[in-house]
Amino acid sequence: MPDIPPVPVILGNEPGAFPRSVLAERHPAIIRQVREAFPYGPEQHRGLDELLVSCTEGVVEPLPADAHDLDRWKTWGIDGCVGRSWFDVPWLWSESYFYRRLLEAVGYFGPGAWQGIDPFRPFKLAELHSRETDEELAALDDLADRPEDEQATALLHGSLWGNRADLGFRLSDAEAEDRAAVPGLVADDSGTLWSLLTGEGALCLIADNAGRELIPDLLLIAHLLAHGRVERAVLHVKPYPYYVSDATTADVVDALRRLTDAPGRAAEYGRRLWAAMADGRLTVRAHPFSCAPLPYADMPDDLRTELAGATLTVVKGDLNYRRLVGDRMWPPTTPFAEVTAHFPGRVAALRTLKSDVVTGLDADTEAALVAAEGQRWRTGGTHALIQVRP
Ligand SMILES: O=P(O)(O)OC[C@H]1O[C@](O)(CO)[C@@H](O)[C@@H]1O
Repeated sequence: MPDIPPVPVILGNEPGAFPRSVLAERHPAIIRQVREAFPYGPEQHRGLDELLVSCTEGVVEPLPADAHDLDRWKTWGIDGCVGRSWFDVPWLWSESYFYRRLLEAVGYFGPGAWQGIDPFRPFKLAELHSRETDEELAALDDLADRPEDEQATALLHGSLWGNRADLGFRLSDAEAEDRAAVPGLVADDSGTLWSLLTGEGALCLIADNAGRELIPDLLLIAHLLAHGRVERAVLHVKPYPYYVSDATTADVVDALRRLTDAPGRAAEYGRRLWAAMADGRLTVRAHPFSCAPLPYADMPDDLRTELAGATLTVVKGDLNYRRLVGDRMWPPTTPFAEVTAHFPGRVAALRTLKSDVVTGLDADTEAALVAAEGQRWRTGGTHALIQVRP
């Protein structure tokens, strides 16, 4: 990125800033919620106690010497972080490591009876089976009679706004979804996005949250396949539970079952997706780098080659956006095309704004947002963007 002046990476130590509140308040709240959601034994409670002290008052501890992923975390910079306060290392790194340690504390990586038990599953299932999901699925019945381009736009917006309130966000800000606000797109390159989906090749969708975000992501994929806007789709999910509600393969299965069991048109979408998985038009990938504490600029060669071959990669959500453009306090008018120049191939971001990082706004839009809301528009989840680098 030769033309862009360097901007420092966001740390978690600035008093009063949003990242600090995530480390100091949201992470302890997540530990509490997980502890209450399962009948864990003394070992898991001890692990959670230790993590709580470490992540709020202590320093980043090393992984156990026999950790299955020790080498990977060495590549991901653990040696430079051990012994430092969680607040003083890059925020992206400390958040990611928090989830790695939380899973360790509850025995997710085993061996033992709690191996593979997703500590966030009760929250994900509650959302998947909520009245709101019923309502969203019922709306598909009305959509069926609309022209194809209207259906496509509605499903794109469903996928975009499905990112509005992930479970981690709601655990610490319960009213977030209902708060009166001015929902609005602060950047909209959807025309360019549609122009790139001409029917050839594969769409990669790097998923974000399960439940009420993954369902509309899947509906969008079903629509694009059924209407010949892409030949194939690859859905990238997380290899293990992450950021509370991030989608794993198990969540894809739950979402597909939710669709096929639903009344009306929703079941039809579910059956089509099921068939697309069976014949290979829809594949699910769980690459280790999806849970890396690093920006996409540092992606490994195998993933780079894979994404380079896609017609378009759609990157969903706030965290993926931070990883795409770099977790830095960019001036909001920094060109999106420049900060994503490292990405192997065409890329689109669909994201609601839930952290300070933003690029690609025009100066008038930024000025209007600041005049109306100060800096709240950056983190409130009430604004969204569709940005494309063709
Ligand atoms: O589910 P999303 O859209 O990736 O959002 C997760 C978000 O959680 C936070 O990390 C805070 O925990 C946000 O800043 C962030 O990026």
